[in-house]
Amino acid sequence: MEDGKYSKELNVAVRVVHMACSLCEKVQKQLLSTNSDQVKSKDDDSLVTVADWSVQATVSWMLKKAFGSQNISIVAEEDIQTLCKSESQSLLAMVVSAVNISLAEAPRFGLHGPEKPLSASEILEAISQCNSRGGPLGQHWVLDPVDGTLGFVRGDQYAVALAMIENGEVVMGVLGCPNYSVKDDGLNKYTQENPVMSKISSGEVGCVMYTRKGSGKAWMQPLIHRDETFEWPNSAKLVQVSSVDDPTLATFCEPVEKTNSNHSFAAGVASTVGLRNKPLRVYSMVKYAAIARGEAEIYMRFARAGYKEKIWDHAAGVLLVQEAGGVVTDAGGRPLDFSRGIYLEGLDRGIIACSGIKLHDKIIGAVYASWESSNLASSQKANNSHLRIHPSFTHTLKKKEKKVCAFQIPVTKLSTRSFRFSIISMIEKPTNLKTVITL
Ligand SMILES: Nc1ncnc2c1ncn2[C@@H]1O[C@H](COP(=O)(O)OS(=O)(=O)O)[C@@H](OP(=O)(O)O)[C@H]1O
Ligand SMILES: [Mg+2]
Repeated sequence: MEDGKYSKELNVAVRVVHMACSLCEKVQKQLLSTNSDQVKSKDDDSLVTVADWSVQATVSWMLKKAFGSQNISIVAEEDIQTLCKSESQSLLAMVVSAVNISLAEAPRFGLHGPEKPLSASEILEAISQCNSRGGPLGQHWVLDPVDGTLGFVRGDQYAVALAMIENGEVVMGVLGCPNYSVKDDGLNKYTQENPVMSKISSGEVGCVMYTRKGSGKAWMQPLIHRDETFEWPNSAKLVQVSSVDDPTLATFCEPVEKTNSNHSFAAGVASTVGLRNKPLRVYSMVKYAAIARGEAEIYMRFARAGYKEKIWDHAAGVLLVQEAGGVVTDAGGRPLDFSRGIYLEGLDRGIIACSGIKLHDKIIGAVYASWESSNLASSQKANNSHLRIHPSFTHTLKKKEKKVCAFQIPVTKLSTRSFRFSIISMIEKPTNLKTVITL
């Protein structure tokens, strides 16, 4: 894994994510034991903690140290707005302390930290330097310092996610999962009765997973603890997606919060496909990790209408699943587009990650079959006035009639309701080609 393109970047990124996980573990422990003032609401009411800013500052500083501050572009979730408010002085002091403790540990991870502790303004600068907007050209690091902040503050699953996008494609992904044990069945705390993972007992070792595009390999290392020193390859093991393709045996994951994904729509899709197991509700990108490690087969995510998924919430996890043998697309069956700035622009309805193509086809088919009758469809129509055509139908069109390659028909072009329904039924039974063409 160390040979070839991006080998230095990957090596540094893995070590930096290990450092960040160590930082997070300390902050989470403190947070849970003292209930201190380490959590804040951002202006959009989402949560942010000392760990989010501290990890962002640490990763930013370490990447700039390793690769030079001139040509490095980092897209990351946090800014310094809340941290700079006059009432945030004690918060800033906590961040400064956490960052300097973490940077002082760099040699334990085989990296070089600063010669002396960083000042508050240097730390604020490191955070705010991660203000790139990404885009279709060049290399961009993409960081979610603490993904699943809710899981983090609840003592549950969370992830540190670092990826690299080059010319619009994710080429490298590193995912630290401090509460996801390297042991097989690392999510075994879940039960059918209690789908949300209970607090992880101390002493369990989390993992860092990593991959490089085109390698066909995804790796997992245990976190190191206390005074241990990180030695590459740090007991790295290959991981692979599950070989289960029978829906009755498959397990699907989804976000814990209904506000982040429509549970009832996913339940409808699950039932159409014949999934029997209850959903595994897991905070953060650990859901992608579970698919890549073969501990679940399907991840479905259907955000509410109008919500735009951010690249840092998916880049590292998507590549891990793909390189471990799985398939990830939007709910229309198309690849996710990481080339258009901080959002996954053009995302069709949701995100589907599967261990294999058979399950993926079934899920996508069930999404199409269930969509028009769901609440999600009516609420999203206001935002996206396009009828969608099932990919297999598009394929049929292309094969039988080379001149026709329409993927979507604008609703505005359809004069009556009956027209709409006639197209939908064609989508499900793509046999009568002529009728569609003459529409
Ligand atoms: N409305 C809405 N819909 C969909 N997604 C949203 C929404 N609001 C926020 N977010 C983003 O979701 C990230 C957390 O996703 P999870 O899969 O961890 O969700 S959950 O906590 O398990 O419910 C979360 O990431 P973090 O902020 O890093 O925790 C957000 O980026
Ligand atoms: Mg996130």
